[in-house]
Formats: sequence, structure tokens, C-alpha cells
Amino acid sequence: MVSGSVGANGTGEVLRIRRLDAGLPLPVRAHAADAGVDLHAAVDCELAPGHRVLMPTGVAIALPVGYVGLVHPRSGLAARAGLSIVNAPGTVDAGYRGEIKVNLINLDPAEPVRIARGDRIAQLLVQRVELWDVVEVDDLDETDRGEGGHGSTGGHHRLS
Ligand SMILES: O=c1ccn([C@H]2C[C@H](O)[C@@H](COP(=O)(O)OP(=O)(O)OP(=O)(O)O)O2)c(=O)[nH]1
Ligand SMILES: [Mg+2]
Repeated sequence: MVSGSVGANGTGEVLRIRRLDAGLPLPVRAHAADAGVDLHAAVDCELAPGHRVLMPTGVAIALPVGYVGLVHPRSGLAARAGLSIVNAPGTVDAGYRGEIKVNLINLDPAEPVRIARGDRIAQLLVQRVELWDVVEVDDLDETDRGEGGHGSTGGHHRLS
């Protein structure tokens, strides 16, 4: 089943989501113009400070080739509780048909994070992605920047 109200992007394309857990709500946008649909925790969990959990979300998706799913943290949970994602943003390949899982981490130094089944713990964005062929070369063209990086333009010794 495809829900026309989920992921409609103005071009008639939809985000095809399969619920693996009928007891969880379908991931949807909180507002029509939001970039991501919110993913739900499938199980209760208490995360001690500094601890991680690979949280199942009870959903799988089917993206067309040329798109990628990106699993981002939610800013409210980050600000309020220190909850983040170890590999943010997580990469969901177009060919992946397994359950989406979120590698959550409690970055708060002191307080545990309590997650209940059904909580919206992350958001899934879908973007177009270029699939480049890989070609090995002996030389790279010269540029102004050259090999300078990691602070080569200065000003990073102080934050002010
Ligand atoms: O936050 C994430 C990130 C990835 N995945 C799934 C979908 C993705 O297509 C697959 C592989 O992810 P990735 O390529 O980032 O991990 P890997 O360590 O390189 O695994 P693999 O060897 O399977 O590619 O895992 C998730 O469910 N959640
Ligand atoms: Mg990989």
C-alpha cells in the first residue's frame, strides 16, 4: 500500500514505507514543509550517560536508485536530553530493504535518557545523490588551496 499523503514532494513521487511493526505509527512529517519524517523507537530503553543503542524503528523503505535516506538527530532531544546519533547522518542506501535502525547515543555527562516505544527519536530525510564512477588517475589538477586544510587559513587557535 502506498499512502499519497506521505512524502508527496510535488513531483508525484512518494516515499514507500513498509511497516514491520503494525503497533507503531507511520513516520510522517510534523508539518507539511518539514524536511524529514520522524522515526519512532520500537522498544523501551534507558540509555546511561555515554551509552549507545542500535534502536529498531519498525519500518523499511524502498528508495529509487539515485536517492539516499539520511537519518538525522532531532534538535529538541539533543538540546533537552543530549540524545544524538553516533553516525549522524546515517546513510540508508537506495537498495536497502531491511529495517531502519538508529545508532542512538546519550551525550549527556550525567543524566540517563529514557526512551519509550513510540517516541520520535530521529528524522529521515530523502535526497537525490550522484552516483559517480570511480576512475583512478596519477595526477590531480592544481588549485589555489592545494593541499591546505584543517585550519590552513588560520584563526582557529581561539574561538572568539
Ligand atoms: O543509520 C543507519 C545507517 C544505515 N542503516 C542501514 C541502511 C544502509 O543501507 C545499511 C548500510 O549502512 P552503511 O553503508 O552506512 O554501513 P556499513 O557499515 O558500510 O555497512 P555495509 O557494509 O552493509 O554497507 O545500513 C540504517 O538502518 N541506519
Ligand atoms: Mg556501506
